[in-house]
Amino acid sequence: MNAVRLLSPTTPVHATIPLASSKSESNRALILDALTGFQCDLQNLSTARDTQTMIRLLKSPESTADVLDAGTTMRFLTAYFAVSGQQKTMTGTPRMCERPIGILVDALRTLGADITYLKNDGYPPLQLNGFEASGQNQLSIRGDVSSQYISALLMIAPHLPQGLTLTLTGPIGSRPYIEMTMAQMTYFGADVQADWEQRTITVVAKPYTPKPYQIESDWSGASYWYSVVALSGDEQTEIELLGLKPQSLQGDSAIVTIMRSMGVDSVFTDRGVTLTKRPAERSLTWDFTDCPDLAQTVAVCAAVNGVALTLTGIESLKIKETDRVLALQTELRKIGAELVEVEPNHRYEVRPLANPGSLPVPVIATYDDHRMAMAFAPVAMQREIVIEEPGVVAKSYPSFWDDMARVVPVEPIDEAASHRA
Ligand SMILES: O=C(O)C1=C[C@@H](OP(=O)(O)O)[C@@H](O)[C@H](O)C1
Ligand SMILES: C=C(OP(=O)(O)O)C(=O)O
Repeated sequence: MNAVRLLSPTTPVHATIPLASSKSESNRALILDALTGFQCDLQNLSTARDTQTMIRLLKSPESTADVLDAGTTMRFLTAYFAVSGQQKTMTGTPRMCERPIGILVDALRTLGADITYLKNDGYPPLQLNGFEASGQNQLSIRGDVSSQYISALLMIAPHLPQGLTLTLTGPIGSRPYIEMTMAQMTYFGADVQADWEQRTITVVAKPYTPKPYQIESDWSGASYWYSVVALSGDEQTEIELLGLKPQSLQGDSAIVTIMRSMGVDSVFTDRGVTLTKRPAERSLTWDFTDCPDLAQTVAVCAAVNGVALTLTGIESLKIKETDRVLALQTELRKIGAELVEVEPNHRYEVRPLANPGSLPVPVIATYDDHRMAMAFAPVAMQREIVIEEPGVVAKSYPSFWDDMARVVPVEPIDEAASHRA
C-alpha cells in the first residue's frame, strides 16, 4: 500500500481517540533512565518509531547506532554515548545526514568528547571515540537552530564532574522543549535552574534518583484532531482525546488556544479533553517559535476554513524531516491555497489561490514527513483527499490511520497493484 483515500464522513462525528503518548517526553525519560543505570519504571512509553528506536539503541551492543529519521534520538544519544565514553558510529537516513549537528558536537568536544565527522563537517554520520572530561563547565550555545542540542547537553550535565552552565545566544526557539527537559530532570532529582533574563541555565553535578514516571499523551498528535473538529461541517461533532492534561510539559498544548480562535472548544475531564465546535474567527496571527510542530496543522486548517492566517517563527521548519515550508507551499496549492513569504521578518501568510480553477481530488505528497500526512488528513472532513506514503506516520503516531478510521472512511490504495491490473 502506498496511498490512502479519505472520504468525507458519512455518519455524525462522535469518537474517542486513544492517542499515542508523547515521543518527546518518552525520549527524555529514556535518556534519564539510562543515566540512572536503567532503574526507573517508565509507564506509557510511546509506540512512536522514534521512541522504539531509542529503546533499541540504548541497549544495543552494536558499534553503529542508526537512528533512522529521529532527530531527538540522534541528538540525545550522541550526547549520552559521548559522555558515557562509548565508541559508536552515529548515523541515520539520508535526510538525517542533512540535518545539522555541529553546534552539539562543538559543545561536546569542549566538554571532552573525541568526535570525528565521517562525511561532511557539521552533519552525521559521526564517530564517537571516547570521553575525557576537560574540566570546562561553562558553554555558550546558539538557541536558534535546534533546542534539541540544549536539551541533550542539559540531560548529561549532572554527570559531568563540575556540572554545567549554558549561556544561550541569539533568539531561543522551541523553548518549551527546554523547559520540558528541565522539568523531567528536576523530577528525577536534578538541580537545574534557568535565569531567562540572563539567558543562562545552570546544572549542578549530582546523580539522578530513579523513580517511576508516567508519560502523557502527545499534544502534537492531538493537534490533528483539533483540525478535524475545526473542519467538520456538523455542529454536533464531538471528539474525546484520552490521556491529556490541562497543565502539560508539552508546549504543543498551545493548540488549545490556537484552535479556540479557529472554532474548537476544549473541556478537560479526568479522562482527557473533549473537543466541540464553536464560532471561528476570520483571521489569526500566530508565532510558532515555541511550537514549530503545530505550524503544518494550523496552516492546512486555515487554508481549508478560509481563515486569514499569518505565521511567524517558522524558520526552523526548513531543517526538520523535510523542508516543511517548501513542502507546505507545494501541497497547499493542491487544496486551493498558497503560503506566501511576506517581507520583512520571515512572516508568512496563508491565502486562497487567486485562480484556483476546478481542482481535482488532491493527491498529497508527504516527503518522508509524518506531519505532512497527518496535517492534510483532516481535509477529508470537507472533501475527498488522497495521502501518499501513509506509513510515514509511524515516526510519531503509528495508530493514526486506525484512529482516523473512527471518523472518516479510510481506503488503502495499492498503486502498484492498480498498475499491474
Ligand atoms: O526536543 C524535542 O523533543 C523536540 C524539539 C523540537 O525540535 P527543535 O528544537 O529542533 O525545534 C521539535 O520540533 C521536535 O519535534 C521535538
Ligand atoms: C521535528 C520532529 O522531530 P525530530 O526533530 O525529533 O526528528 C517532529 O516530530 O516533528
